[in-house]
Amino acid sequence: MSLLSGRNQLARAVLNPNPMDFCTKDLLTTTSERIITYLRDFNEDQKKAIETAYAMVKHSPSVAKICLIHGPPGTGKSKTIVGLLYRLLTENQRKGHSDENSNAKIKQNRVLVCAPSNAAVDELMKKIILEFKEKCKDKKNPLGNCGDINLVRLGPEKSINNEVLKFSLDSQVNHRMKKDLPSHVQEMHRRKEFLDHQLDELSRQRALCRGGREMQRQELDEKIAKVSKERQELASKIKEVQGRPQKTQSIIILESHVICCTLSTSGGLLLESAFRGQGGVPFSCVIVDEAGQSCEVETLTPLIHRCNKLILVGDPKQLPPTVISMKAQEYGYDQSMMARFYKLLEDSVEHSVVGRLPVLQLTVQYRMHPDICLFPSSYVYNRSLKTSRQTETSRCSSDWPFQPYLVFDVGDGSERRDNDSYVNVQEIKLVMEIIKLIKDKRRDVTFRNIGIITHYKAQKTMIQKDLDKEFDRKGPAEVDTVDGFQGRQKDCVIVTCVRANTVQGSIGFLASLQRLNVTITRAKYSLFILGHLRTLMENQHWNHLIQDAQKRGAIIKTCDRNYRHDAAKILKLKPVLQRSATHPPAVAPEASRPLGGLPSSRLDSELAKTSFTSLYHMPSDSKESAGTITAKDPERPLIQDRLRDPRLLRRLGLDPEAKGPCLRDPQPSSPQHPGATPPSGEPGFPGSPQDLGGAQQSAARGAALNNHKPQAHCEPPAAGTEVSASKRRCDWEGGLSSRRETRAFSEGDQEKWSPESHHPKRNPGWDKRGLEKEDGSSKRRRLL
Ligand SMILES: Nc1ncnc2c1ncn2[C@@H]1O[C@H](COP(=O)(O)OP(=O)(O)OP(=O)(O)O)[C@@H](O)[C@H]1O
Repeated sequence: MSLLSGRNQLARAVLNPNPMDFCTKDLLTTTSERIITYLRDFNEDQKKAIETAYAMVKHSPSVAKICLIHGPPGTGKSKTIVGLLYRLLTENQRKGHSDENSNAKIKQNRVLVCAPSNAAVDELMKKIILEFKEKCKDKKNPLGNCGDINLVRLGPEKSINNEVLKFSLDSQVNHRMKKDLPSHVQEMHRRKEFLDHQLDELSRQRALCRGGREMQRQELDEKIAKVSKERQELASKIKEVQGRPQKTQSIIILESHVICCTLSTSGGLLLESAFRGQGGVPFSCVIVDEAGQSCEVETLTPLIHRCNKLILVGDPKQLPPTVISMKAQEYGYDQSMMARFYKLLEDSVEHSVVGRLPVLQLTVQYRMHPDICLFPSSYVYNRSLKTSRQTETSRCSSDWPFQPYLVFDVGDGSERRDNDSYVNVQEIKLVMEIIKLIKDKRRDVTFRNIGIITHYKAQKTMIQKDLDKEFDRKGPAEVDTVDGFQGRQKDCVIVTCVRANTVQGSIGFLASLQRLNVTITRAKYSLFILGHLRTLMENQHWNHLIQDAQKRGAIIKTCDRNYRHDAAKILKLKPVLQRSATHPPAVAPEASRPLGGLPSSRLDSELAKTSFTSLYHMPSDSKESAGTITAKDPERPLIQDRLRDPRLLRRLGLDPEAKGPCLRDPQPSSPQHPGATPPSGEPGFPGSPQDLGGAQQSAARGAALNNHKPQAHCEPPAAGTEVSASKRRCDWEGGLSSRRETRAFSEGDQEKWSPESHHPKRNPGWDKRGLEKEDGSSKRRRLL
C-alpha cells in the first residue's frame, strides 16, 4: 500500500472506498454496427457489463475507477472478459488507423489480465485464443500471434498448460532469438541440438549395458564425457554471440496487446523492467478474473504498474481465498478485495447512500438444469439467477435418463474419525449403488461426466479405493473435495456430506454457505446429495436446503437394506401429459399417450412445427432476443426428445408463461418435479412394481411411502436468517400429515404436468391406492 500511494490513484479508493469509485450501468457508449453484430452472441447483462467496462476504460483515462462484474456459476464471466478484450482491442482496426506507434511496435492499448492461479489464467487464455483466432480478419495473414493481436503468457513454463504453452514468454523468446540470428549462430544451435540427441542416445546405451562388459561401459563413459564437453563449450559460445534474452523479453512484452499471468507474477521484475523508461501508464486496464478467490494483497499486486482502472470479475458467494493460518483468518485475510467492496456497496444501498448497487450483475446461467439452479438462485442469489432458455431446453429434454435433483437421507449413516478426517461408510455404499446404476444405464459415462464431491479426505480416499476395485481402476467418476471442483462442471454430481453425529452444530467444513454454494452448482444435468439430514439440519443453510427439497418432494429416506432399491429412484419417470382444464388440449390426446410412449411420427412433425416456433422464435419485444441466447448448442436434442419433456409440452399451449419472457423465473415451476418422492397414494418409482411381486410389492410400496416425511411448507428465507433449532426439529420430525395440504401452488399449476396430477383426488384415472384403474391401455402405464 505504501508503494501504491505514491503511484496509483486507486490507492485511496482501495483504502477508503466510496460508491462513486465504482462504475455504474449508466456508462454506456454509442456502438458501431460491427460491435452490435459482435455483441449478438452475448446476453443483455453481458453486453451491459462489456459496454460499461469499456466506457470506464475509454472515458476520462485519468480518473481512477473500479468496475465490479459479479457472475454466479456458469453465467459467462470468462465470455464477458473475452468480449471486453475484443471490444477494447479492435476498435481502431475498424477505423483503418492504429493508435499504436507502428515503428516501435509498442502498444498503447494494452491490457493486463490476471487470476490468482495458473490454472485459472490458462483456462481464460484458452477462451481468449479461440475468440481472437476465430475473429481474425485474414486468417492466412494475421496481424499478431493470436489472430490480429499479440498475446503473451508470463510465468515459469512448468506451471503453464500445454495448450497455451506456445504463448509463454520463454517459448516466444526462444523462437524469436533463433529466428533473428545470423546463419552461423543458427548453425551452432543446430549442432547443439544434434549433440543433445547424441547425449540422450549414449546415456540410454550406458543404462542398458549396466550389467555388461567393463570395456564397453568405459568406452561409453568416455564418449559421453567428450560429447558433454563439446556441448557445454558450444552453449557458452552461443550465449556470448547472441546476447542475453532480457532484451528480447522486453520487446515481446512491449509488443503485446494482452499480457496474462498470475497476480503474483504481475509484481515481478519482468514487467517492471520492460516498462522502465517507457513513460506513461503501461496498461489501459487491469482485469482480475476469479477475483472472489484472491486475497487482498494478491489483488493489489498488478496495481503497482500505476494503472488506475481495475476490473474485478468473480463471485464472492463462491469459495473465498484459501488461507491456512487461523490467525490470518481472524484478521480477515481470507476476505477478497471484491468481497469487501461488495459488502460495503450493499451496506451503502441498505443505508440509502446510493440508490442501487454499482455492480454489474450477470444473471443468466448456462450450466445447470433449472431444478438444480432453483435453490441456489433463491437462497444464495436472492432469486436473481435465471436459466437461459436454451440451457433449460437442452437440460430438460436430453436423453439423460436420470432425475435432476434428489436429496438422500442416509438415516443409518454415521461418521467415523479417520486421523484428521472423517468417513461415513453407509454413504459410500449408496454412492457405489448410484454409480453402478448410472454406469449400467449409460455405458458411455466416464470420469469426465461424473463428479463425486466430499469435504473429507478420508472419505475421498475410501471412495476412490472402492471405485478402483469395482471398475478395475477405470472408475466412471472423479472424486475430489469441493475446492477441487471450483470453476468446474460435470454432467452429474454426487455429494456425500459424511457428517452424521449426535453432537449439535458439529458439521465442520459443511457449515460455510460459500462451500455449500459451490458444491450444489457444479452439476449440469443431475445433482444427488447424500447426507444424514438430522445432523445437517443443525446448520441454518443446510436446514433451508433440506426444507426446500422437502417442499419439492425431492427427499428420499433410505437405509442400508434399501440402498440398491432407492438408488433406482434416480431414474427419470416417463411423464404422462394430463389434459388441462384451463388450457386447450393443443397436443392431446395423442401426447397424453401411455407413459414413455413416443408420439406418432405424424404428430411429431406437426408438433415439431409448433414447438419450433414457440421454442425458438422469441417475441420481438423480448429482452433476450433470439440472437442473444440461441443456436450454437451442440447439446440441443432431437425434436422428438424435446417433445417428450413435460416442460416443453407445457409450453406448447398448456403453459400460459410460454408466451412470456424467454427466461424462466427461478420460481419453482413444478413444486414437485418428476423426480420427487411421491406423496402417499401416488405411484412409486420406476422399477419397483416390476421388481417386486404380490405381497412383497405392497409391502415395498408401503415402505417407500413411509419414507416420505412430509413437512410444513416454508419459503426459504434469505441466507443468514436464523431458524430456531427446536422449530426446525419440530418441522422435521412432526411434519404435517399430508404434503399436499401444505402445498403453496395454485390450481392452475396442478393442471400442468407433475406427479401431482396423477393423484386420485385430482385424476379420476387413478384409484385410491394411487394405482391407475385398469382401463384398457392403462395396464402398460401402471407397469411403467
Ligand atoms: N451469452 C451466452 N450465450 C450462450 N452461451 C453462453 C453465453 N454466455 C456463456 N455461455 C456459455 O456458458 C458456459 C459458461 O461460460 P463461462 O465459462 O464464460 O462462465 P463462467 O461464469 O466463467 O463459469 P464459472 O462459473 O465456471 O466460472 C460456457 O459454455 C459458455 O459458452
